[in-house]
Amino acid sequence: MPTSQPAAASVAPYDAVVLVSFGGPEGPEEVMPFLRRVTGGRGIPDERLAEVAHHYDRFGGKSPINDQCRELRAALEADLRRRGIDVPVLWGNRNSEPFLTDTLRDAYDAGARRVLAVTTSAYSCYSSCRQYRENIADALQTLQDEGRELTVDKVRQYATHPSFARVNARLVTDAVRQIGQPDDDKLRIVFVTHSIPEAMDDTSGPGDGEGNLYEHQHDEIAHVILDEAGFTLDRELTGALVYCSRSGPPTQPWLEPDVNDHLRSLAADGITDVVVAPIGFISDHMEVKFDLDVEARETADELGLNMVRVPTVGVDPEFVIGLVDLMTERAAQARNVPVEMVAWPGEAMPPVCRPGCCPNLREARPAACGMD
Ligand SMILES: CC1=C(CCC(=O)O)c2cc3nc(cc4[nH]c(cc5[nH]c(cc1n2)c(C)c5CCC(=O)O)c(CCC(=O)O)c4C)C(CCC(=O)O)=C3C
Ligand SMILES: [Fe+2]
Repeated sequence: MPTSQPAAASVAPYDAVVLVSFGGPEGPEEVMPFLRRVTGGRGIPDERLAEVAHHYDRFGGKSPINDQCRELRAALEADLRRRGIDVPVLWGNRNSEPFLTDTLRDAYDAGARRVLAVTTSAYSCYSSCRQYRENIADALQTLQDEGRELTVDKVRQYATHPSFARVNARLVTDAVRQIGQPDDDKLRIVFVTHSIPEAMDDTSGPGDGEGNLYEHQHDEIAHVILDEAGFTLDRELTGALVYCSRSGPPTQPWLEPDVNDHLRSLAADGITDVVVAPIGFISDHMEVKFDLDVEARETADELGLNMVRVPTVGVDPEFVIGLVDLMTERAAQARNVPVEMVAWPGEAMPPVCRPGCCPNLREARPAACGMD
């Protein structure tokens, strides 16, 4: 268990916490407006939009993501209360109601002036970090124009907080036990994350010119999961990182291989059993429910591969405790109280993003919670 720090059982100076997420439709009539909002001006072909709309239609036009945010919000609140921290825990989205701007307006009207944000995105790249910081900056600008002045800080990206890899390792361990294939040579672990344009991966990271931090963080987590699950089970586990949910024009290179292509090559190599672990996501939303539970499972069935899909961290208490530890850590930093930033695997991401990190390659826009 990550150590929760009773001495730091406070989120002062913050007077509210906000969970910031992607959003999703909750009924058939919300699907197209949602998709237009998501892709606004980003050159996603119409055929791709129609195809994605169909993914949602299969689930009655409702994405599970908002209910999962409601659950996570409640779980964060429960752990804060357990620690005796009586701060309001709010929730706001980028692409669907409740919109972040409205959430922060309500927070202001209820008296909040300094708010601490945590997003539903663990890794570092434009889509998973800076774009949320732009959303926060947009919301703060709108509210400032209305005469409502508030500030927002953010907990650091948490792919490298130990609770995240540890919970994922436990979930993979359980899935390997469940699949019951004792021959290490017949079994593969398939780690899956959201594909992004190669250019976005190349520029992901703290802006020191290194880049490829998105892929690197996933690689490191996949590696420690194999190591830890293998140690727990006393087995030689093998796996690879692959991608789902590619969009954008076919001419634009995105991270590969696609999960379905990977399953085909595993089957061709004589693999019979696959444990599919969506380490790129924190809840079983549409990219998991459709791309893995429908599409990848169909591929596995066609190939005669036995597949177990690992759950995402969701509201696993150890994960929730980790996020609340990150809140008290960020609050201590805001109070100038020294605090150890535990990290595994790799390094702790900075709580205040560095200039030029994970840049917006289309247009420079204001972003909150950073130096630029
Ligand atoms: C890195 C990353 C995450 C993980 C970090 C995070 O969690 O933020 C993520 C999450 C999600 N992506 C989601 C949905 C979509 N993403 C799209 C499009 C895109 N994603 C991208 C990247 C990511 N996306 C990119 C580079 C694009 C193309 C350009 C653009 O448009 O920015 C599109 C457009 C249509 C299409 O798929 O082509 C949709 C509908 C949902 C909601 C699921 C639900 O409803 O349950 C979630 C959680
Ligand atoms: Fe996406």
